Amino acid sequence: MSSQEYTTFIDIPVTRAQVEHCSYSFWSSLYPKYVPKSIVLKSLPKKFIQYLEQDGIKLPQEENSRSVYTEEIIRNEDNDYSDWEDDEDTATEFVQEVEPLIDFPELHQKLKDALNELGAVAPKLNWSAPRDATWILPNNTMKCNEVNELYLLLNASNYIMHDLQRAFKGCVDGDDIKGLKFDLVLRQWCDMNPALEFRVFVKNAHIVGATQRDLNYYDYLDELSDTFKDLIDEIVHDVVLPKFPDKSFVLDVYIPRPFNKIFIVDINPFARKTDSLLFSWNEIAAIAPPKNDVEDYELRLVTRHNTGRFASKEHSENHVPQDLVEASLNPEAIRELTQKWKELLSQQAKEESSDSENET
Ligand SMILES: Nc1ncnc2c1ncn2[C@@H]1O[C@H](COP(=O)(O)OP(=O)(O)OP(=O)(O)O)[C@@H](O)[C@H]1O
Ligand SMILES: [Mg+2]
Repeated sequence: MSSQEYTTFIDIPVTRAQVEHCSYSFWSSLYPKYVPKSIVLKSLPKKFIQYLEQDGIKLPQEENSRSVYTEEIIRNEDNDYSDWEDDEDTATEFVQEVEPLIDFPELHQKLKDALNELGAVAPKLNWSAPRDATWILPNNTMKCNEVNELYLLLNASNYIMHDLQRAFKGCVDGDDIKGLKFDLVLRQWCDMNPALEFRVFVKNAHIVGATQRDLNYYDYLDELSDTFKDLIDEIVHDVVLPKFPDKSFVLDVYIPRPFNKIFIVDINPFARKTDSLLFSWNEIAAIAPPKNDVEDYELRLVTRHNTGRFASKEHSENHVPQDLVEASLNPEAIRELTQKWKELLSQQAKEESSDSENET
């Protein structure tokens, strides 16, 4: 193989300070007019962090507030698993569970007050939103209408665990998180059209590329490209760069109809751990600065021809086959599924043995 067939891996160093500048409470305070109304609960208590980290959670049973998540279940044939509970082989390990009403009652009340003030919210910690855990809520989005939904969503998310345990992973000046304070951000819910969200790569104070954030094909985006680029140029050069402490970052924006305003959704580190979506990081790192300061860059969109590449659903690692979900709710279906599984295995074994006979 000739050396030309290799692509050099370009190092993109990132510092702790750069990551810290991308925490919501830091950057949003610089651009309050460009973000949705939000409440940031700072320096979360240790017990709350433990509550988010524990396997499974106990939702608070409050006397005077009703929630579908804590209503008493009336036993009937369909939900009576009493014979499962009696299973002698089940080892029950005693773990001291954290409980909101006992361990962090003040924060619990603050969360309820915030939800009363804002209505439904989209939550996130310092850096990450629980986008991978929407399966746990009935609406299959991050929309939290009540405090129990917040608890369930945050506890089920691996992205939230990343913030709690590996926030500075990959930083050139160390990845120690000792003493790090965590914030919970509650952003007032807005129904956003995912087609109109873009990710913009800014390198050394120049836009070097922008991409659709949702990787589906939308036929109306291409002809609006220049309108989007004008708004992106304006926000990067007139709003973000004059105040942001770093010259390289990845900006997420939202441009709702009628396309005369642009909002900031997030600012992310200019680092490989930020998803480069329709670009590759090597490509972004290799883009040369503009000549004579005349900036031109590509706003990359999904075209009809490349949709297949992105056809797999985001976070699909969290999804399980429908058959399995149904089976877990119904013993008869479990029997059927096991039977089918056995049939498949024996068929596969037969095929393999006839293949090996043919080979010999
Ligand atoms: N106020 C809001 N109301 C409803 N949805 C929102 C709101 N803010 C953000 N979202 C949705 O949540 C998504 C994720 O939010 P955000 O970009 O803050 O998460 P993130 O964890 O930083 O993502 P990434 O890991 O890609 O950087 C956005 O793409 C947007 O679709
Ligand atoms: Mg982000």
